[in-house]
Amino acid sequence: MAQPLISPSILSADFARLGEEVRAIDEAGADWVHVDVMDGHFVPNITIGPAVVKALRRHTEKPFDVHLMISPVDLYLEEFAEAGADIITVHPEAGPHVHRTVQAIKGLGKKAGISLNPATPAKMLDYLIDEIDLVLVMSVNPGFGGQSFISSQLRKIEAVRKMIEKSGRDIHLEVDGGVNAETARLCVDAGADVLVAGSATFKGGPDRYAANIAALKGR
Ligand SMILES: O=C(CO)[C@@H](O)[C@H](O)COP(=O)(O)O
Ligand SMILES: [Fe+2]
Repeated sequence: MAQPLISPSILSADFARLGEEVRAIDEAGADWVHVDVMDGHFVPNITIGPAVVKALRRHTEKPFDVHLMISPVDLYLEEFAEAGADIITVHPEAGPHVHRTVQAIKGLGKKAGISLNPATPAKMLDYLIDEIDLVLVMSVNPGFGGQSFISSQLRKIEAVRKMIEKSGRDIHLEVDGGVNAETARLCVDAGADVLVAGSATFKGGPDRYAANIAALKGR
């Protein structure tokens, strides 16, 4: 299979040693660093904010792939951009004017992503595809790491891949939730080029990170 980029979700890292964990996944071959930001309102979990993103920035030069699961979201875009986010991904359900949110991210000089919940149709992208840099297909309901992959999302990955090809634009297709070596292959076959993996990257501790990332890449 084509080799996907791997974006480990630091939600599964040891939060007491986050800087070291980010350096470890960088050295183990991670392509991006996936940062899950949750507010206890848009999703039923609370994680980290821009101060932590800023503190982690000096630990790696790999792109920070920041997944915002917060509502309202527009108020916080600038802070995440200044903290060192490279890609900022939002959920259309997080605000009334998602097109404006995408414009705001682009205006901050960052790449803009749209995340589709399991029940959100690919059609949601119709009037956004010409503006965005990334589509994130959620293969679990957002809020927690360690959930099982929802296989109906493979059809959505295929549909989004077709939309991207039709657009003629350079857009990443990322999958997030329940990705392991087995589901990774299904996602790539369906058209994904970036895989988020929390549990599957961090399982077994630092000595395993390189092998875990290699397995996700299909090596
Ligand atoms: O955005 C989310 C969950 O809302 C994810 O990024 C998870 O953190 C992925 O964790 P695993 O399913 O890979 O353990
Ligand atoms: Fe995520």
